[in-house]
Amino acid sequence: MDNSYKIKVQHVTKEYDLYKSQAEKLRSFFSLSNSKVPHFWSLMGISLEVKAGETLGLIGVNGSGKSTLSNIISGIIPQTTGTVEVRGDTSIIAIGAGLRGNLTGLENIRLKALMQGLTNPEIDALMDDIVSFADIGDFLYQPVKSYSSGMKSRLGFSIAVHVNPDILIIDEALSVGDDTFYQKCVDKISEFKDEGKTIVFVSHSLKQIEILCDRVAWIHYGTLKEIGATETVVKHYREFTKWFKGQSKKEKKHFQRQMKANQKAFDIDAYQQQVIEERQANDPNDQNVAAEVKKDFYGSVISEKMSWGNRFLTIAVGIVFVLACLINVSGHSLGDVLQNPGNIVHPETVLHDTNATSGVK
Ligand SMILES: Nc1ncnc2c1ncn2[C@@H]1O[C@H](COP(=O)(O)OP(=O)(O)OP(=O)(O)O)[C@@H](O)[C@H]1O
Repeated sequence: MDNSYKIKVQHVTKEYDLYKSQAEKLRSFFSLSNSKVPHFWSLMGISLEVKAGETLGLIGVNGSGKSTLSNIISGIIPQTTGTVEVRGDTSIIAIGAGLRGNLTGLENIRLKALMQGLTNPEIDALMDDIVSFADIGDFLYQPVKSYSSGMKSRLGFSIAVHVNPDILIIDEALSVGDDTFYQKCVDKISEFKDEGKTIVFVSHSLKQIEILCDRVAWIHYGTLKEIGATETVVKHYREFTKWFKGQSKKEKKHFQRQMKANQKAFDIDAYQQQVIEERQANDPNDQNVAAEVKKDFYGSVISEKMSWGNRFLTIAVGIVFVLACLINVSGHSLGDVLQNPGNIVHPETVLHDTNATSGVK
């Protein structure tokens, strides 16, 4: 087994249905076709590896798919196709993930640490360090929903680095703090690096990327544009942003519209076919390529969309439930309703024997 990587992402895509409203989502559930709902492919086939002990930076313009990818790696959201392999006895902590708004900072520390597998005595031993690193004062006793984004980031970062994960996913956590906190975080990340931990670091700050990352992946409107040495990829990305800034307002808009249009028009079947052809070209003797690629695409994915069978079953159960309620309310027996379905909307009339109730003979 190849032990050189800690994270391996293969053919990962992410599709979103762009419903205009909840009502449209509901309508599409009951309709036989959802082809009218526009789709958007946030990721269009990403394959990359993060080696054990390396810090991989993710860069790219706004909306390019960095957070989508880091959330998929963290297991926060599922991919639409592809495999995500996280190697070994590994725990991942994503800074922004898992803070519950209704719980206080203190409660969140305990919850996140418990979820990370720590025992209560272990958490008690760490509590002072986590609290002192986060440095958010009395806000610790307030619900997290009252925190500023900087405070959330401080708390999330502090918990993440103290529960000792093998892999740390840091998504834009350093962009919201002040300089002192930023330096504390950089020192902590450097400590992690020295301990040989694996880090995925998402940032718009090329300076931070240059300081912290061994390699960089440039995500560009849902595709992996380039991956390699930090210096090289950052240089190319700087050239791109310089070129983009040099465009007129109209040209910029046109470029962005074109990129988004590509993401809407992405054809997953064509992409799958392309992967099959590439593999066949590499290994012409392999007769099972199509089945292998299908397994790689869909084998480890739980579909977020309901199959027609399940949809039919859900609707049928719903109808049976409503009928059962109506029969119950109508007072008729099931046999009566089956013989005369109209009874269901005509409640049974109960005739009272007035003589019996009044006791008159
Ligand atoms: N739940 C969702 N429904 C529909 N589209 C979504 C959803 N989440 C993300 N997207 C879209 O996916 C694309 C990628 O978003 P993502 O947040 O991953 O980008 P990013 O590179 O992290 O951006 P930024 O640098 O601004 O944080 C964007 O176009 C975004 O609008």
